[in-house]
Amino acid sequence: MPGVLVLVRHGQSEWNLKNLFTGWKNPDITEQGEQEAQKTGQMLKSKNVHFDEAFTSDLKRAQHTTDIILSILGQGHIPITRSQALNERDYGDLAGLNKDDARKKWGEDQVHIWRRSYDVPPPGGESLKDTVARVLPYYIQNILPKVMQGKNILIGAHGNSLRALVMVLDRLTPEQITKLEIGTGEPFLYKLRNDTTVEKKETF
Ligand SMILES: O=C(O)[C@H](O)COP(=O)(O)O
Repeated sequence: MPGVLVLVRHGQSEWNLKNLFTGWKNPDITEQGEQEAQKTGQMLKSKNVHFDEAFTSDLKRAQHTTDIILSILGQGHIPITRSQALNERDYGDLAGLNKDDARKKWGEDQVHIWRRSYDVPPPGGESLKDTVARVLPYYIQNILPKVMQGKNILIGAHGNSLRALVMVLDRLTPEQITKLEIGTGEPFLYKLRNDTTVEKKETF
């Protein structure tokens, strides 16, 4: 029987707090972000989830969040694999800019298209489609086989690298994915079938 797959977005980062496009930049989480991660850890504890392995990105905010969740669960000893493949969408030239200033400069609609559309990349950066193209092979090659072996897996990652994965797991269309927002520290718990499709998704 497949194990459970839990996806968690990192807690609030210093740049989320400052309302800056972040992408591959590497700020840590704030005190509020730590609390969000602790709360997620408590929720998973109440569900009695015992992880066998965790995966996270190359970026501090996702790694720190993953460490906090595992320590709340008393599972800090499990193997954690870090990969750039799970990094946030590369925001290119927008990284470091204030999101409201960007709206003033390029207009609400254009900024929304860069942030939420499926296939329009921000200048010099990755579209969600590009992000799917790196997240999905990594998931299929490195994570899915473990879930299929019955291992319970935690993925601590980012708003858009997780939107990429959720799009595939939930079979969302490019139109539907534009509406999906994932909050900081927000977890999703998936139970998969033997054919790798989703049997059940729990949100908290
Ligand atoms: O990289 C960022 O700026 C955020 O983590 C996610 O940004 P978004 O809400 O614009 O997708």
